[in-house]
Amino acid sequence: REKVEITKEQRALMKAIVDAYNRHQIPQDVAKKLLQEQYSPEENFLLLTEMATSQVQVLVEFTKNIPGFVSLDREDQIALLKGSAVEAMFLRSAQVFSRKMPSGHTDVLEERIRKSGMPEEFMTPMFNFYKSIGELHMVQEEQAILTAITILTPDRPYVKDHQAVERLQESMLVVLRKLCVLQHPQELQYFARLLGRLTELRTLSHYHAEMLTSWRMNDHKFTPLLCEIWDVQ
Ligand SMILES: CC(C)NC(=O)n1c(-c2ccccc2)cc2c1CN(S(=O)(=O)c1cccs1)CC2
Repeated sequence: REKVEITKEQRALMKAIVDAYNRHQIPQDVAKKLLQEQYSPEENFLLLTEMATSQVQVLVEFTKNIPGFVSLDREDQIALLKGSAVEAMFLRSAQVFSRKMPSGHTDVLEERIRKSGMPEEFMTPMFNFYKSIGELHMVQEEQAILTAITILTPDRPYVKDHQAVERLQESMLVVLRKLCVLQHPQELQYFARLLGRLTELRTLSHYHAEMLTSWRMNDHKFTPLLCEIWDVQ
């Protein structure tokens, strides 16, 4: 098989992204709240709203530290953030959900999410996605770079300079592919499986758009930041 070597520049790119990813974590206290005493569906919903809002703030900070991002056209930066926010939220959720937690915590977490007023038909695809991400046992470098690749998707609505975004995404795809070969030498198609999850993410974000309309029906309130990034209300 080919001898895979990560160049100095690629290592620097990877380090910048992983450092940014680790620096911007969701406050643990918020995640812990979901595991504490019994909650009502309304309170579960509020907690998810709080977690999702905090994750959007974290996402913006992480994105600003992706090498090359702030040199993109200002409006394209906004278009990329808005276009990837839901996918990044689902990816982050899957990573949080599949994190090693004390026994029983994952079940409590699942219980709380299931009892948060979300329409039943979206639960299955969402939890299937969490489990399919968990089965990959991604190392944090892979998680960070996969999140950056999701954000730097050239074909989001309203992106003008496709080429510039494609160039940035391309350099991350090359690093991710090498990382996968080095981290999972036994699994030939590991890189392909990772990218396959990005396709699943797009499907989930369509579900999410529908979820939003049904939530609004039963008068669920979101924060101004979520409304802005999701283009609702
Ligand atoms: C880690 C954060 C980003 N995850 C999160 O907020 N979750 C989680 C989740 C998954 C695993 C562990 C911990 C939490 C499940 C769901 C959400 C948010 N969404 S939402 O943004 O549509 C929403 C917001 C308000 C009402 S509904 C609904 C589904």
